[in-house]
Amino acid sequence: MADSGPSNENAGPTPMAESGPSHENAGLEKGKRQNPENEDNSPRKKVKKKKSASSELKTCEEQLKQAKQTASQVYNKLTEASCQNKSFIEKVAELLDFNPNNKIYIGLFGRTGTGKSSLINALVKENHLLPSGSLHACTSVFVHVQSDATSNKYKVEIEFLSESEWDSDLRNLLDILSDTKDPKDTNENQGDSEDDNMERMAREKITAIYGKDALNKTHNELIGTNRFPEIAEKFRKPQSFKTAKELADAIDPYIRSGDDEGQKFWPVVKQVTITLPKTSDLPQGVVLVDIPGAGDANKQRDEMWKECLSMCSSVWIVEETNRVLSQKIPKEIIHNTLRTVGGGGECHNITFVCTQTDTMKKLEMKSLIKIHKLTDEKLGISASKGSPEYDRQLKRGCIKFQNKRVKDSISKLFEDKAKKLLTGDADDSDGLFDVYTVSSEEFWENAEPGNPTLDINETELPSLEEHIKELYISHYVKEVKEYVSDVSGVILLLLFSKDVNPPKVQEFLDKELNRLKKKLRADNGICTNLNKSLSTDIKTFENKLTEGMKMAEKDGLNIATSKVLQPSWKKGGHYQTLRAMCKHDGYFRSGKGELFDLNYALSLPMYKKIEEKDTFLNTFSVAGSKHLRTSIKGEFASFQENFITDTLLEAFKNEQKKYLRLVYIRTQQRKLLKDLEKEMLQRKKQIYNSLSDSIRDTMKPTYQECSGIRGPNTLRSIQEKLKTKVESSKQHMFQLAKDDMLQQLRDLQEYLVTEIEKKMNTTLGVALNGKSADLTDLADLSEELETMKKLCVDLHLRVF
Ligand SMILES: Nc1nc2c(ncn2[C@@H]2O[C@H](COP(=O)(O)OP(=O)(O)OP(=O)(O)O)[C@@H](O)[C@H]2O)c(=O)[nH]1
Repeated sequence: MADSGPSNENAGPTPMAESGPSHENAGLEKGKRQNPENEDNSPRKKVKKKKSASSELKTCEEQLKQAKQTASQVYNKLTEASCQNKSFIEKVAELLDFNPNNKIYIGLFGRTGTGKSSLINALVKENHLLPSGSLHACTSVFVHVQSDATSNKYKVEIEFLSESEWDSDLRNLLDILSDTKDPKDTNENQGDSEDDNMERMAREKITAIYGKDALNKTHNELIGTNRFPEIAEKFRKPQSFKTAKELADAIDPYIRSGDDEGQKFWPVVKQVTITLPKTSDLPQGVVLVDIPGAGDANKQRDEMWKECLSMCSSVWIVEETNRVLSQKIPKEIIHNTLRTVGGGGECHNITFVCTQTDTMKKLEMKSLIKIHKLTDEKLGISASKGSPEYDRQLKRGCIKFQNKRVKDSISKLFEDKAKKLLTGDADDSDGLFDVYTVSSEEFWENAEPGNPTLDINETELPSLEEHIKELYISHYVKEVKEYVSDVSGVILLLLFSKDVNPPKVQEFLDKELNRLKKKLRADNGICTNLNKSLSTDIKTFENKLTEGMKMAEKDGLNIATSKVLQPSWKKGGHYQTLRAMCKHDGYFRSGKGELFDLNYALSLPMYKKIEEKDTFLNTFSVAGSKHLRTSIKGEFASFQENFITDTLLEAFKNEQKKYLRLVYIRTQQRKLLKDLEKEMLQRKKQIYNSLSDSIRDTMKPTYQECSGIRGPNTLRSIQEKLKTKVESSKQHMFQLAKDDMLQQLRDLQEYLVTEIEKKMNTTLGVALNGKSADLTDLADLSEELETMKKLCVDLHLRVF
């Protein structure tokens, strides 16, 4: 690695695993992983677990190796048998290529300049990888940073906007600029700072691609220069570099805006993906996503912002420490981010990262000491007054004291809300919310000779690295569990397909088949009950939506006016912003990162109603324990518990022919429920968004009309048109939104019940029909079965 960061060896006496947030923030370091299957989350256990994070990964890698080896042994035995059965061979062959390679995305959200790029550089220990720094420059495209354990090179791939996307973006930019030149503009149309921002951005984007002279050219003239295809062609293929610095220099114009000299291409870039070589500490599979802090009036990037939030397993909200304490954090932005995450579905963790902890001024220290009556002893100072060492220890003590306050303050403001969004239960959510107070600057100071103010652990970068590892391990373990369960299933299938059953066993199987089929569909059967329970949920949704709909008819427009159309905090007009919002179908992210979402604002009373008493969250909760019974996942768990019960298995433990078949049913049931859970999470996003999407569809023609309004009184004309449309459509618009959501819920209900019935009937048929396959001379597989049994027990998989 060209520019490796400080190692943990200078870390002093505290080992890394125990480092970072000390007892002060122990509450925030609670068990990081949620695993409803048999995990002890007691504090003592957590400390133990934390110490062995890396060794846990090693154990799990070893378990995967054993499972793969077992699959390979089975494959060999199967291909050596003289009577070969193609479908079995294919099933086993599929298992041989398995690699836990689903990516996990960690999204870094935050205003521009909070230190996201610097944080990523410190985390991957490459000081020059992502550009950070200059006053007017900022990261302007989505940057993905990942690693490849098989490569020695630094690689980069750039995804450009399509020609038509750039074409429509360019038209928008020229529209924005022509407004500023329009002599008919009245005072009312004088933009506020947000509108000024948009004009600046439009100018910047056009000159970046076409040069300074371009500002006076028409759309046709600009498109005629063919600049866009030429730029995209340059980076059409992925490129490799020997060092991070070389890569950083090559991609700088593609990711960073700014008014410094030189050609820039970022306006036509959608996403840059950087792949680090195997020397990187970033676990393969983890993708850190640097998300532009500012909106730039580009529809695709607005869409990507939303998509990215819902794709991330962990969302990091990045904010400067000073702003957190001075209450300058834009709560609206954070609430909007959390809302998008909550409806999103994939996110299992929200992490608040407070940056630049080192930037404490002397005056700040003085007032901190005075207000909180801090003594040298309290600040941990041992050096004698007046010495440089005293000053260092004083600053260090103050930073540590401040970090604790920041953590308390963030937890108070957001912890409960964040946890509720993810689980629907703030008391049952270990590992869902974390706060870190970091200093990237001091992290690099530790790499230099000298005496940094904070030691490496106090920069909290090592803890954050550990946090990434924990997220990764939790994800990895889940994939290995699925694999182990699949291998077990195939071995069981081979074993019981080998023999012809004696009549008595067959009699038992026939009975079991009937009994279990009934258990699925009888009056009190599992599918019937799931159907009933979902119908009750949908009825609750219907009642809530009806109430919400009435409230939206009454108040929706007022809310939308105060939040979007005419916010009281907007001093001047904001016609550019509103027009951009209309061009983006009612949704727009401003240059300051604020969201203008008219569709959501109009449907807010309906959202409030379905969120009342956490109705939506509880229904779709995937958390463990307490809420299991009230969620769809709870229904799944009860199905798993009550279908092939532990007692039944225990009773047939010594009757292999029966036992193996019953266990097989369990493995297939588990697989099915995992698949259904994934599908449910996907649909959760669509269902949650269905209200505002439906409003968007009704409003669309008016948005299109408004996006063309120009000249005097633009602001008022747009506002009036939108208000008139809402007034005239409200009778049916909210009803439609309600119907859309209910329809999607009913579709989900039908899908789940039908899939369970269909797939379980197939499984029961395979397991209990008693037919033997052509596998008579297949070698003994009892050793393989024992290995899988042990692995299932070690991984807390309740299969055998
Ligand atoms: N003192 C100090 N400065 C920092 C630290 N982290 C970042 N900075 C500075 O803060 C400024 C912004 O940092 P970036 O990493 O570019 O911030 P960003 O969030 O990526 O900003 P955008 O690229 O605009 O999205 C730069 O001048 C950094 O040098 C830190 O830990 N301490």
